[in-house]
Amino acid sequence: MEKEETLRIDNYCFVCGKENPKGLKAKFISSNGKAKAEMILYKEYQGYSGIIHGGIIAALLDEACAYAGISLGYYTVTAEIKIRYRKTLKVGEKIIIEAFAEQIKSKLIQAKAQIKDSKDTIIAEAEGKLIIKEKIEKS
Ligand SMILES: CCCCCCCCCCCC(=O)SCCNC(=O)CCNC(=O)[C@H](O)C(C)(C)COP(=O)(O)OP(=O)(O)OC[C@H]1O[C@@H](n2cnc3c(N)ncnc32)[C@H](O)[C@@H]1OP(=O)(O)O
Repeated sequence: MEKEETLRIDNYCFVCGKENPKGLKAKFISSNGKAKAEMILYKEYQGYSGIIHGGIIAALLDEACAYAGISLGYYTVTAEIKIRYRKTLKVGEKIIIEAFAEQIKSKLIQAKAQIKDSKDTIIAEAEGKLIIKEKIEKS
C-alpha cells in the first residue's frame, strides 16, 4: 500500500506564509477551535475595479477554517467549502476574519467562517468540511 504523504509547512502558504512574497500574509491567531485575523486587502487583489476578487475571499475563509482546525490539534485538507457572498468587499477596507471548528467524526472537522467589515457587516460566510490528515505533534 502507498504511504500517505505528510503535510509540510514551509511558510510559503499563499494566504499566511511569511516567506511568500506574492502571498496575502494573513496573520491568524487561533485557540480552542477558533481562529481570527484582521487585515486590509489592496488593489492587487481586485476583480472588478475597486472590488476584492471572490476567489481571494474564498481563500481567506478556507484558511480561517484550516486554522480553527489546527487549533484543535490537526492538520487537515479541505474536502468541501460552501461560500455565501453577502456584500461586495471594497479595496482598502479593514476586515475581520473569524472561524470556528469542531471535530464531528474521527476524520472530519466541520468549520464555519465569516468575514466582517469594520462596521460589523457580514461580507461573506463559509461552511467547510475538513478531513484530518495528521495530528500535530506538540514540540
Ligand atoms: C501553523 C501552520 C501554518 C500553515 C497552515 C496552512 C493551512 C493551509 C490550508 C489550506 C487548505 C487547503 O487548501 S487544502 C488543499 C485543497 N484540498 C485538497 O487538496 C483535498 C483534495 N482531496 C482529497 O485529498 C480527498 O478527496 C479527501 C482527503 C478530501 C477525501 O479523500 P477520501 O479518500 O474520499 O477520504 P477517505 O480518507 O476515504 O475518508 C476519510 C473520511 O472523511 C469522509 N469524507 C471525505 N470527504 C468528505 C466530505 N466531502 N464530506 C463528509 N465526509 C467526507 C469519508 O467519508 C471518511 O469518513 P469515515 O468513513 O472515516 O467516517
